[in-house]
Amino acid sequence: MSSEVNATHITGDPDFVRIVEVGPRDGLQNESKLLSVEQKVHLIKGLIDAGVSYIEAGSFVSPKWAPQMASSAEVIQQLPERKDVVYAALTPNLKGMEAALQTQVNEVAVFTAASEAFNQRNINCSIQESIERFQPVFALAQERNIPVRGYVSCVLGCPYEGRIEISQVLKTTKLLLEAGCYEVSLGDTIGVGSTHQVANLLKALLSEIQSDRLAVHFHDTYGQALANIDTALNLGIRTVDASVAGLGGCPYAKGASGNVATEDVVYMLHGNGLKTNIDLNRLAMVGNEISALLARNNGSKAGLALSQAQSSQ
Ligand SMILES: CC(C)(COP(=O)([O-])OP(=O)([O-])OC[C@H]1O[C@@H](n2cnc3c(N)ncnc32)[C@H](O)[C@@H]1OP(=O)([O-])[O-])[C@@H](O)C(=O)NCCC(=O)NCCSC(=O)C[C@@](C)(O)CC(=O)[O-]
Repeated sequence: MSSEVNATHITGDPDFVRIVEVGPRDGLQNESKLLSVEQKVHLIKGLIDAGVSYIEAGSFVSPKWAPQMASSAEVIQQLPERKDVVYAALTPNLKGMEAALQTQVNEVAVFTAASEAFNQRNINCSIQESIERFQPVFALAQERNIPVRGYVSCVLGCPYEGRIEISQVLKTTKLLLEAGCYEVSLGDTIGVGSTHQVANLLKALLSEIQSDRLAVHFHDTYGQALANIDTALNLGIRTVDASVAGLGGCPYAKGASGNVATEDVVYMLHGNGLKTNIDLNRLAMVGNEISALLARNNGSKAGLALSQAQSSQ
């Protein structure tokens, strides 16, 4: 199986950071208020207008397991056709992949965990079984020339097993890359990691895996996400997952709060001289709007500060 790196995210510019916007998927999947197809499409169009070019737009999982994602096919079909934007979706098995291929998704993602207990609760199978389930997904993806991204959850701790060995993260990440993922996103699903742990994990992984094949996916449960991202950037990682307004959490990880807010990440990156092609003011407006729609607090400090600054002008 081919494991070529997806050329779409290689810019060759070490100052460019690729943002994978997971708000419409990871963000919304945990919201109890169901949004309509139109509302989701509006959210995604707003993100595109703000310059976001990689959007995880939905998830082809069982609607019993993630009801908010049940409308993913309709949502993705109603998105504007854009050659400059990647629409991605989660596909946990062949059924999900077949459904995704009926839409205009141009990337898919498979997901497993470094924790057996979490994997059982999240996708109802062991880590090894999950890799086997992904085989037909990889086969179809290769046939259709669709890049496959991979996720490993619980890389810095598990809500059921506690501490997770680095060797387990390395093993699972390598399994995904060898199976056909062009990149693996390392998920601190419950946001428990801190900078030294992130550095230790990444140094171990980077001794065997190239930095352009890894991404980071931090939840901000303990307020560590930005510091952890900075640590990852300093070690050469250039793909960061984030969610507008800090939406999110995982329904199968009790207590997991939202993902790190995209606005906060972009503020930090631009402040540090790194580039994203994202218009922060426009992104902050999207964050405010979706927070109001969901009647939740905006989880982005940068988003709140920008809107306060604008309203006091
Ligand atoms: C994987 C399964 C389906 C296995 O679930 P299962 O029960 O083992 O599967 P099954 O094959 O026995 O099928 C059971 C039922 O689901 C249906 N089914 C089966 N597959 C599909 C599909 N693709 N799409 C739609 N329906 C499907 C299937 O047709 C059947 O329907 P029934 O006969 O009962 O009516 C289930 O466990 C599931 O959907 N889990 C998804 C849970 C989820 O969405 N979790 C959140 C995403 S992961 C995450 O957030 C973490 C991440 C990625 O962000 C990174 C991080 O933060 O760490």
